[in-house]
Amino acid sequence: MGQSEDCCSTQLIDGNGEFNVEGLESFVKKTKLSDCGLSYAVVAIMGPQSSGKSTLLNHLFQTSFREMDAFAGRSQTTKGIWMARCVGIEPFTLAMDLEGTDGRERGEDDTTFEKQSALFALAVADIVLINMWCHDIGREQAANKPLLKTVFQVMMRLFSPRKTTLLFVIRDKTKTPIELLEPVLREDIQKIWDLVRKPEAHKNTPLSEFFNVEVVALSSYEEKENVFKKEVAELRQRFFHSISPGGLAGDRRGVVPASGFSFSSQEIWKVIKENRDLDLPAHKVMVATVRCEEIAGEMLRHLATDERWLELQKAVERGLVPGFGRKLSSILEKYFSEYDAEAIYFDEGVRKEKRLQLKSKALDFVYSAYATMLGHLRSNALDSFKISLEQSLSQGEGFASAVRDSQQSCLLVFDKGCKDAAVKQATWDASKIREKLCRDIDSHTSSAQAAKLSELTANYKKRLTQALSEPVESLFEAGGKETWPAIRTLLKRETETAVTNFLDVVTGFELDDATIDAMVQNLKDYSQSLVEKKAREESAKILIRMKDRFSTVFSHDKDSMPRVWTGKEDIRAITKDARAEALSLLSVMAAIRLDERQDKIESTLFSSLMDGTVSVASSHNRSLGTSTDPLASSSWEEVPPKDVLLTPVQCKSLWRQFKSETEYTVTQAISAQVILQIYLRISLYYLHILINGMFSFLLYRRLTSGITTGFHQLGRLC
Ligand SMILES: Nc1nc2c(ncn2[C@@H]2O[C@H](COP(=O)(O)OP(=O)(O)OP(=O)(O)O)[C@@H](O)[C@H]2O)c(=O)[nH]1
Repeated sequence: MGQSEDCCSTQLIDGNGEFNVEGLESFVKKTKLSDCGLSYAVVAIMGPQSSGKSTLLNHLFQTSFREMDAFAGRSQTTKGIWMARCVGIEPFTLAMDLEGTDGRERGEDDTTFEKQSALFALAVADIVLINMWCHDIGREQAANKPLLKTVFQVMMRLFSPRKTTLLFVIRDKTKTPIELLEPVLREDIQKIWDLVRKPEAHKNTPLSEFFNVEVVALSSYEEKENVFKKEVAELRQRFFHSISPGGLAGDRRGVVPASGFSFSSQEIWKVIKENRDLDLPAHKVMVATVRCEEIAGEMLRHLATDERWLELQKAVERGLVPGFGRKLSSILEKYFSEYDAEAIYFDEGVRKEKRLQLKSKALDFVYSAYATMLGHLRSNALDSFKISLEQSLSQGEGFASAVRDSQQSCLLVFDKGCKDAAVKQATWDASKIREKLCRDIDSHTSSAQAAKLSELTANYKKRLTQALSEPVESLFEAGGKETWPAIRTLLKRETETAVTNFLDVVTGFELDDATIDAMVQNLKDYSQSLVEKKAREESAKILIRMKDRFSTVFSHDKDSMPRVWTGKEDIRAITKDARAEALSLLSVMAAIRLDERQDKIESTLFSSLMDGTVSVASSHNRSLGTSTDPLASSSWEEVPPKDVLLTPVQCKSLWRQFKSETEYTVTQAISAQVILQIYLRISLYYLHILINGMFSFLLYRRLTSGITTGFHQLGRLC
C-alpha cells in the first residue's frame, strides 16, 4: 500500500494482532484528529478476501489502501487492519480496511483474527461496509454468510449496541434491478440473524434495534470501470455529513470523543485480544476517566509553569499584591476553561468529577500564595492598628475609644483586602485569619493598656512622692506633739488630690469599677507606705536626731542664741529640758500613727525615763527576778505590731545610749562653768594684790608713820 500526503494511512493492527500505538499517535497528530471532538466518523469495510474492498475505499475516499495487482492473481493483500483519513469528506472521516474474512487462511474459533477484527470494527466504526458479490445473494453457500454470522455473533458480545449502520455493497451487480435483489438480501440477512444464538435478554430483539441496514449495488470495476466510478461518486455523497440527523450514521450511539480515540481503540483491542466481552458503556466511562485525568494533569502542569502565575507567586512573597484575587482567578480560569473545552465530549459525570478534582488540586496548589497574601493583610492591618492607636492617644483621645476607632478602621481595610484577594473559584474562608488578627489586636491592646496604666500609676506615684516625701521628712525632723496629726492631714489631702486627678484620666480606659477601685486603693496604699517608709527611715536615725535635738536645746537659750556658760545657768534644768525634747522626739518616732488612735507611748516614756528610774528599776528588778518595768516589752499597748517603729525595749536602750553619749556635753558645760569661776577668782585675787600694792605705795609715801597699824588695817580690808 502506498501513502498519500492527504490520507495519512497507517497500519493500525498488524497481521499478528499487534496494535501500532506509535503509528496511531502519529496519525492523530498529523491529521489533528484530537481537535475534532465528536465531529468525526469511522467507516470500516469487511468482506471476503480479494473482493475489491481496498479498490472501493480508494475510489470512495481517495485513500491509497493497497490493492491487489490485477495481473498477479487473487491472494490476500490486506493483512491486519489499516486506517486512513478520507480525503475531502466532511466531517473528518476515518476509513478502516480490514483483512479479508473468508476464513481460508485463519482458524474458525472466537480467537480468530476475523472475529476479533469484526468485533473491533463494530465497537469502533459508525458505518460498516459489508462487501459482497452480487451472485452470492440468495445462495446457500454464499461467501458472505459466515461473515454476517460472525458480525451478528460478536454483536452479542457488545453490552450495548451502537446502532451501527451496515451498508451492504453489492459488487458486480447484474442486470437484475436492485429493487428485486434487496428483498432477497434482507431475507438472507434476517435468516442469519434469526439463526444466531442470542443471549436471553436479546432473544426477541429485532435486528433493527442493533443495526441500520442499507443496501447499495455497484457495477463491476473491472468490466464497467466508468460506470463503477460514477456509482462510487454517487455513493461518496452519502458520506458527507454522515453523522448529521438523517445521515448514514445519524443515529449512532456511544461515540468516543476524538481526543480519546487512540486510547479507546487501544483498550478495545486489548479487551478483544483477551477474549473478553466489551462493555461499551463502561468502556466509555473508563476512556473518559483516563482522558479527563490526562487533560486535568496537563492543565496542572501548565498552571505550575504559567508565567503569570510564577510572577504573581514571586510578587506575593515580596508583599501585598493589589488585585491578587482577580489575577489568580483569571489564571485559574484559563486552565479550567481549557479543561472544559478539551473534555467537553467525554462522559458528563466523569468530566464533572474530574473537573472538581482539577479545581481542588489547582486550588491546593495556589493556596499558599493566597495564605501569604492574607498574612500580609493581617500584619499590615495590625501595624496600622498600632500606629492609629498611638496617634489617637497622642491627640488626647480616651484609650478605649481610640482602640475602638483604630480597630474598626483596620478591620475595614483588612476586610477590603480579603475581598480583593478572594479567588472566585474558591470558597476560601478568611475568617480564621481575621480571628487571629482580632486576637493580635486584643493582645496588643491589653499590653498597651497595661503599659499606659502602669505609666499613669507611676506618674501619680511620682507626684505623690514629690508631694509627701520632703514635707513628711521635715515634719519628722520637727518631731513634736503635732507631728502625726500634721502628717495625717498632709497624707489625706495629697492622696485625695492624686486620686481625683487619676480618676479623671483613667475614665478614658472604660475599666470596670472593681479594677478602678483596685487601682485607687493601690495609690492610697502607696502614699501610706511612702509615709511609713519615711517613718522607718527616720526612726533608724533617731539616736542622731535625739542628740541633735538635745544639743540644740542644751546649747541655745530660749531666744535660740548660743549659750555662754557664765556659771549662772542652771545646767541641771537645762539638761532636763533638752532631754525632755529628745525624749519627745523618741516618742514621736516610736510608732506610726496614721489612724487617730490614742496611745500612751509618750507618757510611758516620760514616766519611765525622765524620772531617771530606768537603770534603778532594771537593776532592782534583776535582783528580784521579776519585771515591773513598762519598757521591758517588745510591744506597745494599743499599737498594732505593724505600726511599731521602736519597741519599748529599743526605746529604753536608745535612751541609755543617748544619755551616755550626751553626758559629755553636760560635763563639758559644768567644767566650763567651774573653770570660769576659778578664772574669775584668780583674777580677783590678782586684782586684789594689785590694788593692795597701789595702796601700800601711796601710804608709804603719804604716811610715814604708823606703818604697822596701817598694815593691819589693810589686811582686814582685804
Ligand atoms: N470483478 C471485480 N473485480 C474487482 C472489482 N474491484 C476490484 N477488483 C479486483 O479485485 C482484485 C482485488 O482487489 P482488492 O481491492 O485488492 O481486493 P481486497 O478485497 O482489498 O483484497 P484483500 O485485501 O486481499 O482482501 C483486484 O485485482 C481488483 O482489480 C470489482 O468491482 N469487480
